[in-house]
Amino acid sequence: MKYVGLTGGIGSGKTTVAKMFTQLGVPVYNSDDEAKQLMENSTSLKKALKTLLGEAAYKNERLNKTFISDQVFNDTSLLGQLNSIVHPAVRTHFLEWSKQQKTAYVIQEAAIIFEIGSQNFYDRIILVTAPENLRIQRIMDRDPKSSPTTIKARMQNQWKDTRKIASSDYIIENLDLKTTERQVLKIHRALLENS
Ligand SMILES: CC(C)(COP(=O)(O)OP(=O)(O)OC[C@H]1O[C@@H](n2cnc3c(N)ncnc32)[C@H](O)[C@@H]1O)[C@@H](O)C(=O)NCCC(=O)NCCS
Ligand SMILES: Nc1ncnc2c1ncn2[C@@H]1O[C@H](COP(=O)(O)OP(=O)(O)OP(=O)(O)O)[C@@H](O)[C@H]1O
Repeated sequence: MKYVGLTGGIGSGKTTVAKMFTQLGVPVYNSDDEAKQLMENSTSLKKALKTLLGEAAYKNERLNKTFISDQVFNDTSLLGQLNSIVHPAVRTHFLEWSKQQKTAYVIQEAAIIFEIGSQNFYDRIILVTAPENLRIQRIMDRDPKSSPTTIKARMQNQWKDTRKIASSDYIIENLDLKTTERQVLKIHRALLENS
C-alpha cells in the first residue's frame, strides 16, 4: 500500500480535494481532525499540552482552540514544541488506521508536511495551491470569526507554495472546482497505474 501525502497552505482547498478522492473510494485520513480527537482524548497528550500551554488549553475538557491559536501561531518556538508533542501521536494513529485499509493507496491530508521534514515518509505528495489572497478570502467566507491577521499568522508558519512545488509529485491548482475534479481523476489514475 502506498502512502500519499495531501498538503497545501491554509485555505488552499485540501479538504475539498480530499472529498473528491473519497468519492473515488480512496480512504483519506484528515490530520487536523484526528489531531484534535487525540488532543482531547489521550490522557498523556492532554497532560503534556497542559504542561506546555497551561490549564487554559482546555475548557470543560474540550480544546480551547482560540486560546491555543493565539499562543502558538505568534510564537514559532512554542508552535514547534506543540508540533513535537502532537505529530508523533498522529503518525502512530495514522499507521494503525492505514493497517485497516485495503486499497492500493491511502491519503494523509496534512497542512504541514515539508515544514516538519516528514516528506520522505510518503511515496507520493500531492500539493494543492491557490493564490494567497484567494485563500484568505475563502477562509473568511468559511469562518466569520477569522480575520486576515489570524490567517496570516498561520501562513507565517507555513512554507510558500513556490518552495513546496519543487518537492511535490503532483500539483493541483485549485481555482474552479470542475478543473480541480479533472486533475484529481488524472492523479488517481496515475497512482493506480504506478501501484
Ligand atoms: C491550534 C489549533 C487547536 C487550532 O484549531 P483550528 O480548528 O482553529 O484549526 P485546524 O486544526 O482545523 O487547522 C486549520 C489550519 O490551520 C493551519 N495549522 C494548523 N496547525 C498548524 C501547524 N502546526 N503549523 C502551521 N499551520 C497549522 C493549517 O493550515 C490547518 O489546515 C490546531 O490547529 C492545533 O492544535 N494545531 C497544532 C497541532 C497540529 O499541527 N495539527 C495539525 C495536524 S497534525
Ligand atoms: N475551487 C474552489 N472554488 C470555490 N470555493 C472553494 C474551492 N476550493 C475550496 N473552496 C472553499 O474554500 C474554503 C476552504 O477550502 P478547504 O476547507 O477545502 O481548504 P483547506 O485547505 O482544507 O483549509 P484549512 O487550511 O483551513 O484546513 C471552503 O469553504 C471551500 O468550500
